[in-house]
Amino acid sequence: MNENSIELKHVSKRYQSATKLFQSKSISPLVLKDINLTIPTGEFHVFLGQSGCGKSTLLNIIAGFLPKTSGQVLVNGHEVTKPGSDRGVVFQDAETAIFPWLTVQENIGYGMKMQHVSEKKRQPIIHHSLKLVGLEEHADKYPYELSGGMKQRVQIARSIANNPSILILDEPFGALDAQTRRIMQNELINIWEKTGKTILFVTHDIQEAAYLGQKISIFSKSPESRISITVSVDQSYPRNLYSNESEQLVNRINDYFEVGGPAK
Ligand SMILES: Nc1ncnc2c1ncn2[C@@H]1O[C@H](COP(=O)(O)OP(=O)(O)OP(=O)(O)O)[C@@H](O)[C@H]1O
Repeated sequence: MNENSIELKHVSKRYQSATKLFQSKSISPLVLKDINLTIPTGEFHVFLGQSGCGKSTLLNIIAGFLPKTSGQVLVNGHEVTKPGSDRGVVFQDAETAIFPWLTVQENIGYGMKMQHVSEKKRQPIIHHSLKLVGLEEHADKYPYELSGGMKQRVQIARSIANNPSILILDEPFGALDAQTRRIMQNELINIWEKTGKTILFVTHDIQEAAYLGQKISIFSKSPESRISITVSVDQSYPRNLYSNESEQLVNRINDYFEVGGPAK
């Protein structure tokens, strides 16, 4: 297996805006400009940046939902041209991502069912995924009976059930209250430690990035966003955000987050 999970080489993205389609000479600006990054297999990598800088755009390109304008995206050594079962995606809005007419376990097994995996083979995988996210007691409930955090757990379990090597999460805990958010962050760390999957996690919250990331790539402001710096975090889990080490880390991130780098 390729020891680099993801390689981004000179990746740029420009959207064609609807109004500009009719004005032949005007081109909309690049959203992402010349993104270069290598993410080894098994890394917990956080993308951090202000609203609108292009974090979701980059995740969607890696997931295969969006085409890039130029550059190369390799996943496990293969060029990305479309979505694939090697990449599981968890969206911010669980309401629209899970099916309201299916129970928790039916939602989790849905991908496998579509792949014609037999009921007998699906069951132990569903059970394992339910256990990983702590939803064993809620297998037969419908989404309307679940809290926001539980719905996000269903999304995570559904992704894991398809056994991707990469888990892509786009601000998955953004809509949760602070306490549930911390519980979910700890659970995600647990899942990552148990499964060894590569995790790509988008957030605009510096504390969340400092709590989770082994590496944190910080985007510059839009348009033409680049990755200003990738910070390595050499701290074990669970982290204490009130330690001197964490405070220094947050200050360092802040310099890049606010103004693109420390004052000269
Ligand atoms: N389909 C689209 N067509 C045109 N422009 C788009 C499209 N999707 C996103 N954009 C623009 O691309 C830029 C980056 O958007 P993106 O959603 O990737 O940012 P983000 O960093 O994920 O933001 P947020 O944190 O607010 O979700 C924004 O200026 C946005 O308006």
